[in-house]
Amino acid sequence: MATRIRPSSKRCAVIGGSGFLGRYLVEQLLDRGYSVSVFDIRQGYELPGVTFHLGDLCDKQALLAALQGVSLVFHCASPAPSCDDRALFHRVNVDGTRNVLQTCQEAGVQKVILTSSASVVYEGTDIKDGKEDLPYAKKPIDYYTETKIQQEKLVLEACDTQKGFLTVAIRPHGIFGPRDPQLVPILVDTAKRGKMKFIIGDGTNLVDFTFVENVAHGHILAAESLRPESPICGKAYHITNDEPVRFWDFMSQILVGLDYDPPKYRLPYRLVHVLAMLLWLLVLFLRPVLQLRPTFTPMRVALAGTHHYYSCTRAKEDLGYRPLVSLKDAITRTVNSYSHLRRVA
Ligand SMILES: NC(=O)C1=CN([C@@H]2O[C@H](COP(=O)(O)OP(=O)(O)OC[C@H]3O[C@@H](n4cnc5c(N)ncnc54)[C@H](OP(=O)(O)O)[C@@H]3O)[C@@H](O)[C@H]2O)C=CC1
Ligand SMILES: CC(C)CCC[C@@H](C)[C@H]1CC[C@H]2C3=C(CC[C@]12C)[C@@]1(C)CCC(=O)C[C@@H]1CC3
Repeated sequence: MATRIRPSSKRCAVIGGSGFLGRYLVEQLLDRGYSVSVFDIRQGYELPGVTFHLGDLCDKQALLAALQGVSLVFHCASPAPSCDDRALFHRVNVDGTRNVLQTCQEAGVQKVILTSSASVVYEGTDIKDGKEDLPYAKKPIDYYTETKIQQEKLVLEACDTQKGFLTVAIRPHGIFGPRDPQLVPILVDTAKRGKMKFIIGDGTNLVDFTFVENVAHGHILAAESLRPESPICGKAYHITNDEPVRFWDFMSQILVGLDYDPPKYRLPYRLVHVLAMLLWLLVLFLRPVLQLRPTFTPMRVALAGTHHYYSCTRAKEDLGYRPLVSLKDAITRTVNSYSHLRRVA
């Protein structure tokens, strides 16, 4: 019979710890004196004090081995939102998360912190100062969001204070910062191809973009506040920069910071959305013979042309959360870190 190592409160595991957010989480946890195991399908970096366990989170035996002696688990693994593979999203985000929960219980883990997403309530229409009690989206904008909803429900429903198995979900929005493989690289690539000339809509829609260090900080506060008697058990928390910004101002600041021209011509939101839908139908129709990846997907157009910002009052009150880095400083640090993507004259 296998012996179980007794969990220690300062020993934690980060599932998805090789990724963008995961690595910041690992770095902050080390700074706070935790010993950290990373479980991921790839090893993204090397860091003294971090043990890597490579495997798929759907694989129970691989995960069980990585969770020995661990009392606290952060689950921030997911296929990339842009991958558009329904079966993969379902396998990893839904079935895989069910496996994570069962394996954590078997391994004696006491706390699970899920990285969910504020998008679980977003249906492609305006959300202004959205609170956590908004209903889940009935028509999620993509497979990614559909499975993030199911994932969050599984994790929050698994919370059982009687059994000492405690869960909480963090819902960040629009994470950005140095080393992000998504937002800035996609933006710069779009600009290089001459496609960042247009503002979709009237340019006044407000959106949350959240600096990655603030998101990691929110996760750690949640982990440290999670106790059987605490009000946070089984709840979801928005973590944002608490400074909603005009979507197109944010994009322009990044572009100008990297010496690209900001978008200046306006296009009506409805028109662009309909065109993006038609293009998407064409992509689906041609998929058996041709793999096309349009830049302006209906999902991106909706995110670029509607308000979507969220209240983080609950996190402030229950977790004592305050953003560590202001939006202004976050943008400066991000732009400076992408000097390799700067426009060459
Ligand atoms: N980025 C954003 O703006 C937002 C992100 N989120 C959530 O934050 C979390 C982290 O996102 P982010 O850091 O941007 O994503 P990343 O893709 O950078 O990190 C996710 C990590 O998980 C790994 N992974 C994927 N599938 C598996 C699997 N089956 N088993 C083990 N590891 C796996 C990935 O490997 P590989 O790279 O090889 O796929 C990657 O290393 C996600 O849950 C995402 O849904 C929420 C709101 C906004
Ligand atoms: C081509 C341009 C119109 C837009 C380029 C920037 C976009 C790549 C990003 C703007 C908002 C971002 C965002 C996400 C991914 C990157 C953007 C679409 C998420 C979908 C990532 C996963 C989430 O959970 C929600 C995010 C919302 C905002």
